[in-house]
Amino acid sequence: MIRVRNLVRTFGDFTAVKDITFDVEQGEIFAFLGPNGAGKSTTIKMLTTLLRPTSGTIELDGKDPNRNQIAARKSFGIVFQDPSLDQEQTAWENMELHGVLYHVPRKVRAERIEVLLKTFELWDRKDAMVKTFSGGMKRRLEIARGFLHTPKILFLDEPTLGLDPQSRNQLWTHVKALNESEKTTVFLTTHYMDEADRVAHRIAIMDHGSIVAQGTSAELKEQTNTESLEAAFLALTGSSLRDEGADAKAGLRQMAQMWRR
Ligand SMILES: Nc1ncnc2c1ncn2[C@@H]1O[C@H](COP(=O)(O)OP(=O)(O)OP(=O)(O)O)[C@@H](O)[C@H]1O
Repeated sequence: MIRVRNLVRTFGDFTAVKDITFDVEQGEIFAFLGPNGAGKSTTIKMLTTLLRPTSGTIELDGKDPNRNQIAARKSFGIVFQDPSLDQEQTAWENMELHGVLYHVPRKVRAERIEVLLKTFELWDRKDAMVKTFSGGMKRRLEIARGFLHTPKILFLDEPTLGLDPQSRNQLWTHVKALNESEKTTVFLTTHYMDEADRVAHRIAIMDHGSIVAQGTSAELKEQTNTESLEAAFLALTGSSLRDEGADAKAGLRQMAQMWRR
């Protein structure tokens, strides 16, 4: 479903993504892990037509996102780190607008909005303004919206950042249920190892622009002779604190990680 070969992206004389190659099969949940500045967001941006690769090839459901942007965009949905909901609209209105933008036929649209809002436990708040929602509810609504046009692939860039453990857990339960019922391929990034361990069928670990290992959680543990995915991750990427990309976002992540302990 996703086929990436020798993908490279440079910014000036800095190479953010260094010749990466991987495949994601249809219906798979694939997690992309890596320390701050590893190149995950740059990769996701190239996969989703937002950034042109310097070299290498990408296929999404057989389409090249660079040559055939419109066709490629139809095959995926995306939920980014930065919230993109209209706060002054209701949950239903946010869903409806997305459905219109993606040409989901009116009848299917209403049915699908209902199913998704129910699945993500937002149905009883469908007519409430988004600005009255908690952080967890907003994230659930964004992900429900990402599924609305029945994408073949859903990209989730750190969807659970800053959420409490209950909300994170609940969100993944819903994503997993939809992955199973609709066979949607899910490509996610996260800094929470426990999530990747629980949710992903396969994992790629990126560091300094390269994929340093990929496989199932069990394979990564075996390869590094460790007992947990977190230990495998540290063995593969080193445990020193990174200051690459050390900005407000990175600071927030570190706080989230500390709070998780
Ligand atoms: N537009 C840009 N111009 C110059 N350098 C950039 C640009 N975008 C990203 N980079 C650099 O490329 C590297 C990879 O960044 P990227 O955002 O892909 O990392 P990441 O793995 O997503 O990190 P994080 O976990 O912090 O989001 C970083 O060193 C970053 O500073």
